[in-house]
Amino acid sequence: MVTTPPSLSARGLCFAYDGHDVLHDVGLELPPGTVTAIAGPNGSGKSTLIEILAGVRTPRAGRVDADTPVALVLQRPAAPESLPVTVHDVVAMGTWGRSRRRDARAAIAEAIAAVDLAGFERRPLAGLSGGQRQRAMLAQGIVQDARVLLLDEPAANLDAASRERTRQILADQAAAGRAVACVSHDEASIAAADRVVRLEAGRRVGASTTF
Ligand SMILES: Nc1ncnc2c1ncn2[C@@H]1O[C@H](COP(=O)(O)OP(=O)(O)OP(=O)(O)O)[C@@H](O)[C@H]1O
Repeated sequence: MVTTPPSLSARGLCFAYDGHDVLHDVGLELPPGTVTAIAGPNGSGKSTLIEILAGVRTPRAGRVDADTPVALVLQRPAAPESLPVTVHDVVAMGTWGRSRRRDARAAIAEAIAAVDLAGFERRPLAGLSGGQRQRAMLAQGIVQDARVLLLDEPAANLDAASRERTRQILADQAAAGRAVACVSHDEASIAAADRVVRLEAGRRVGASTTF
């Protein structure tokens, strides 16, 4: 049997804020074509773990290996609220650095369509619903040339239909061959995932604590 190598693997991750340990020897693998839910109680270290996997934070010990660039879906655009940043603007940011503008244009349109925001391109983010805003940020991740997609799902403010739509979009991204990992707070999202990484007090718990 041929086993596909993971798109990203992490081993022995430890992290501390101000000398206070919050992650202890955490390992995981994100295989291509799968959605992994990162689950656990408040404060168990889910966001910190995602940020380490994305390269935003450096672990005190351990390592992350990825065979591809990694896209981190932010919850808000990194721009002042006072600027009228549009759906097109935030998605286009995900193509910065690409040399071929025509490819970038097509990719932007495709990513916007993938999150059901075709027709909303010129809308400022401030004029969208919470669910639409989250999907615009998701499109910024989708448009990136990255085979790993990481998300820190907002805890509360989305209704069940919006969360369900996000789950479908993530499943579509996995079906297209990406490795997706999403911090998930609700049982429906956790149940729908292909794999679950569960944290408690900064440690992996459950059947397998490595993969
Ligand atoms: N910037 C920070 N400075 C100091 N401590 C922090 C910081 N961010 C998080 N922590 C602490 O690290 C621990 C893990 O936090 P983290 O946000 O990773 O957990 P989480 O599982 O994502 O929580 P939640 O579900 O509430 O979002 C918590 O004890 C938290 O208080």
